[in-house]
Amino acid sequence: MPASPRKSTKRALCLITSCLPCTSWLRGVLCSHIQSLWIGLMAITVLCVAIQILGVSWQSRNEKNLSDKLLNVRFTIDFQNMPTMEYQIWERLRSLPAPVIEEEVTSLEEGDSRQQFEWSKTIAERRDGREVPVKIVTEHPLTNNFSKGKVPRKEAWVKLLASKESRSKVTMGNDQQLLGVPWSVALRSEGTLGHPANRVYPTLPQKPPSTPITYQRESTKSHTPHGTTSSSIHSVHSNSIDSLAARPISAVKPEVATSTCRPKNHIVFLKTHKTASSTILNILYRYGDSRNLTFALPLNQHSQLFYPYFFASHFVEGIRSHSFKEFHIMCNHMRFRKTEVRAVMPQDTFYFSILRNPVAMMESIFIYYKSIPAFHKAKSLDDFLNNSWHSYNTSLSNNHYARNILTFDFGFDNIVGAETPEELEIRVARTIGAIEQDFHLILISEYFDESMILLKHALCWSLDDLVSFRLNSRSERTRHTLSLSTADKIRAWNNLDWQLYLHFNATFWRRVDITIGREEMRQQVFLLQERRAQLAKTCLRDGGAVDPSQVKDAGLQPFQYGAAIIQGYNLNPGLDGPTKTLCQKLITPELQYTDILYTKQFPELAAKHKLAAKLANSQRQNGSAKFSQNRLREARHSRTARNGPRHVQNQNILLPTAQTKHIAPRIDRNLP
Ligand SMILES: Nc1ncnc2c1ncn2[C@@H]1O[C@H](COP(=O)(O)OS(=O)(=O)O)[C@@H](OP(=O)(O)O)[C@H]1O
Repeated sequence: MPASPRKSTKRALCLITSCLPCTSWLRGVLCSHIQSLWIGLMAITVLCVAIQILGVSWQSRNEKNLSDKLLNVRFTIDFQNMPTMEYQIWERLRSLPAPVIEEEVTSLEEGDSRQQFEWSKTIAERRDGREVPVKIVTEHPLTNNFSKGKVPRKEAWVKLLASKESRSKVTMGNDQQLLGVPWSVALRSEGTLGHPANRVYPTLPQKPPSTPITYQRESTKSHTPHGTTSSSIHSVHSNSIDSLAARPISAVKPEVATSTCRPKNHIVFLKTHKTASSTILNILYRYGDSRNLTFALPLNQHSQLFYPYFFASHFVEGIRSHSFKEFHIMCNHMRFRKTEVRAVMPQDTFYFSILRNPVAMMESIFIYYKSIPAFHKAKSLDDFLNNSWHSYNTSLSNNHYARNILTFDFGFDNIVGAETPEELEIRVARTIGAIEQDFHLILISEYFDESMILLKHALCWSLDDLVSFRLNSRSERTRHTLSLSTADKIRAWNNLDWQLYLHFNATFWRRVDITIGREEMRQQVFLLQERRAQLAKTCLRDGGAVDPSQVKDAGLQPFQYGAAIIQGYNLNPGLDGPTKTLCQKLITPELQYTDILYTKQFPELAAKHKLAAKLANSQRQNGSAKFSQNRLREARHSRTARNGPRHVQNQNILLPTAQTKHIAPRIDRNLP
């Protein structure tokens, strides 16, 4: 039988101790107390294990308490210190799901000359806590629908695109909604554009337009006009997709992180044409004026930064003389060129601009720029779109106003030649990609008030900073009704601009959702409108804009041009000092305000220009008097005398003055 373990241990211990050269008493002690030693050892082991277990559980409880405390501390601070708005943004950002984007481009009827592409995109988005797949299907407006060889390409553009509706369709579950612009809704219900009731700029659309599609199919390597190289078309595409979600989030991060944001004072506003840009200019002027910020104003007291030439840093007054340490705001008309603008403005400058629906825009442009070669002979906009566009000559000066003016203002080529629809898609995608890279925010004229709220948040300004009266608006008498088919033709003619508009209309609403949310937007728009109504009551004698013939103060007369009647305002009598100053600034037209700021920034130069203008004026008067006398003398002998004074009058209109605006030939002669 084998010995028990305790006995064998005892034997082993006795054996070990007997081997040691130690004393017999140790041996005796160990051998006689081996049992109690064994029990003691066991007890110590159990005790150690118990202590260890206790220690571990104590530690984990402590950690839990600590993390709970930390969490509580964070949220306590958030709740206490974060203003409601920022907190809501913070909450929104925290609850944002990462968008899942699947793209799918299916070519239908490939190989056929009537190629069509179904562009579809599925975005899984969280709506009211649920994942709802949103399928966007756009019939691509640049679809090639030419019958082979039958229609000349240029003509086909208008025919094809006029017959197509470049609107996106969004499917949300079972709901189908026609997207696009508010105009399209107005067009559908009323059939015309001209009536004011159709010109509704809804305070908030029921559902925002979704992402328009500007996707690529293959890779090419090329350079954008801004000098950025796009190694593949896909990179342009992904850039624009990324920016839908990522960019606005990154834009609001600093505000969220600090819980209080710092107002931005370094600003570039690309002033596009006929987009409500004069109203925004007035906002920027008042903001900078009241804080003594410096403006990058046009050289030699011009009203524009030598538009339509590409912007160059030396177009700015004071840049060569180093009169200022830095410029804060640049906002006059220019043709954008990133590198040159960056050479003038500080690195942390905020870039933004505004777009308008090309349909409404062209109706406005046609009236305002009626004298440009493209429109000169056209009896109406319809006449131009049906007939005169055949003879549209891109090389004649000022004709750029007639087509894709937004694309032109952003610094890109506005001419559409014999490109295939695929080539045009690439162009549009590159343009969008470059704009998204260069600009932090693109506003939409049709949603002017919402735009102001987005701007307020982006710049961290107050509501009062963004209040304005509508400037540079036409009298109803010079607005024209457009038919549905005319609107379609305009979209087709301005196809590049139309694509920009679709894209940035969608990103605008996505940004609203990400940063502010619809409800908050509704509330803030309401406050803005309320404030504007209060100010109108205080400041305006007639409650609103009046025709220029009714404007009493000659200094507040808006600049008149083309066939448009541009309205102005009268101030209420008896306003006290500061109120009068504020009211006056709110209604000061662009040219006058630019002069005021120029005089403030460059008093000596302004005095010199004034003197020079006076001299030129008197010389001109003398000259024209002499000229008239000579003509009169000639008239006595000739039947052509009638043409004399008229000719002189026309010349006067075209002569360069500080008050001139929008016309290139006058600028040509003054190019620095
Ligand atoms: N607040 C607001 N909301 C909506 N629309 C507005 C606003 N302010 C100006 N406008 C309209 O913008 C048109 C003038 O645009 P611009 O000032 O950019 O013109 S310009 O290029 O500087 O000449 C001009 O459009 P039309 O009237 O159709 O010509 C203005 O009525």
